[in-house]
Amino acid sequence: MKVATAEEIQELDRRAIEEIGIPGVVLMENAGLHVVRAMRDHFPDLDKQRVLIVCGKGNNGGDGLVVARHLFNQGIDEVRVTLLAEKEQLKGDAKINFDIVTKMNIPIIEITSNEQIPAFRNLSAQADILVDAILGTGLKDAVRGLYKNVIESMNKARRPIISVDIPSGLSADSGVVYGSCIKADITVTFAIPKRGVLLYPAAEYVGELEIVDIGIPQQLIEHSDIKVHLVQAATVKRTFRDRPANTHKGTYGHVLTIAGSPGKAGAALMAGRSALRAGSGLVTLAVPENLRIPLEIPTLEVMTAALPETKEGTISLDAYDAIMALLEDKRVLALGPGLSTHPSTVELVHRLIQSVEVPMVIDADGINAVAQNPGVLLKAKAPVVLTPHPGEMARLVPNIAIQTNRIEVAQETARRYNVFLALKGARTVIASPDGNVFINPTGNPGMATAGAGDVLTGIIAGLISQNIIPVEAAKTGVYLHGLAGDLVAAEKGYYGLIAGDILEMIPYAIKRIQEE
Ligand SMILES: NC(=O)C1=CN([C@@H]2O[C@H](COP(=O)(O)OP(=O)(O)OC[C@H]3O[C@@H](n4cnc5c(N)ncnc54)[C@H](O)[C@@H]3O)[C@@H](O)[C@H]2O)[C@@H](O)CC1
Ligand SMILES: [K+]
Repeated sequence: MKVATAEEIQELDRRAIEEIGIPGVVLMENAGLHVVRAMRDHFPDLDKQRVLIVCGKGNNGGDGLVVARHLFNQGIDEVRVTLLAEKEQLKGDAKINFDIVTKMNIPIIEITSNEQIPAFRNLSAQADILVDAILGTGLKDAVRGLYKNVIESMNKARRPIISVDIPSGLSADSGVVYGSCIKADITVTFAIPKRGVLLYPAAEYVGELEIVDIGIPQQLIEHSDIKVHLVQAATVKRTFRDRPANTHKGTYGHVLTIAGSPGKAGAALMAGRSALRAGSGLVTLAVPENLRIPLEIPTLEVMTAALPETKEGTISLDAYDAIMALLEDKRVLALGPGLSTHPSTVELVHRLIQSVEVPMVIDADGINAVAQNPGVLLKAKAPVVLTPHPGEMARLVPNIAIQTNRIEVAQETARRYNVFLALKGARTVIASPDGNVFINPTGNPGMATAGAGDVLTGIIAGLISQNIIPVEAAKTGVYLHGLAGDLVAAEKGYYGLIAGDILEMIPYAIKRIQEE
């Protein structure tokens, strides 16, 4: 599913109206009706509730007037409608709906000055449900003055708030919240989600998100040049087809994982095991010589190989030939967990990137090595998937604010270095060199725990070993990893969740996806 900016959704609305000929009032009617339907779903005793609908002067307010009209029509007479403007300021479809509402003798209370705020607070206090139809995708700036006071009064009223399209005050374009913003319990967003309702910290204001079809033709959406998408269960499911009976471990590929240094054997182990849990047929874990024997016992199903090491016990540049030989029958290389940034190890990473001919998943110290000379990525012979967390991303592209520009930064970096990239964090974004970006909906704050990244590296490598193309492996891997974390959290909560739990939950998460 595509994810829009304000400008992109406005363009879709415009084309639906002008090119396809669907009148704007029809779209507005559908929008309002869906909000009413969502209210009925969430509040079974809606008929007995007192509803306050707060309308702004744009089309978002117009949607609110449609809601008012239908609630009245359905016999709910405890409905109050406020308009944060003088009626003369309304135009277009909002004006049409204002006129209809007026002719239906539904009273509208104009709130146009701060002196009316106490009266507005009373109205909020007397209501059971608040409908926020103040501002939608037309928001231009941080809200101030009357709008700010109204928004804050609504938040303080401690009543359930249902936001029309987006919580008022939230920018459709990014996860940044500039000023006051409605803290919604439910948001009914139209046609496709806007970036702001998915990205944090703004997403915190959205509550439960419903995406509803208001009649914008699918072909317009599909053929638009919107490059940002939401990863959905249905697409992920296609990765996990039923396995034919007549297959063997070789069918599902062999992963080579190069990882570990003294003190970081666990990272290597988890990256190796999670590739198997994601369905890879075989995994060989290549570690510095000193870790080989200690890892032999806990690795169980994972095979190990010892590599020449530096004086400090990290994998040394001398390991290059051995690694190239090990790669002969492998489908993918996972490189980086717990490697260290020893200069010799860093040099090895650079050399491998330039010579390996199977796809590479590079994480953690692998990324830190790349960050010392990102241009090396342009010399890669095979596809590269990078999985940085924001700190690693900042090393890769210094002097850019990462967290406030997650989509743009991931998109630009993937293009510039011709790599696939999963920028981790709440709502991981996956970017492909062709400019497409995917936002992942799964995962939870319990996953901010040591080793969770190593598990993701293993999952993505495990998927690539099954001949899944890198972009799909990155999308599916991130989704699966987050879902496994969500399943653990459902049982154990966020606090004590550890990476090993995520790893062991992978099979159940795959099963859940298949059964979806
Ligand atoms: N035909 C369409 O374009 C459709 C639009 N729809 C609704 O219309 C919304 C977009 O409508 P509009 O483009 O009219 O925009 P909005 O209704 O979001 O608001 C625009 C109005 O608010 C004012 N404004 C902007 N920023 C402000 C701020 N910080 N403080 C105070 N006032 C501010 C603007 O000057 C303008 O008058 C969507 O979110 C959706 O709810 C739906 O009805 C579906 C069809
Ligand atoms: K709104």
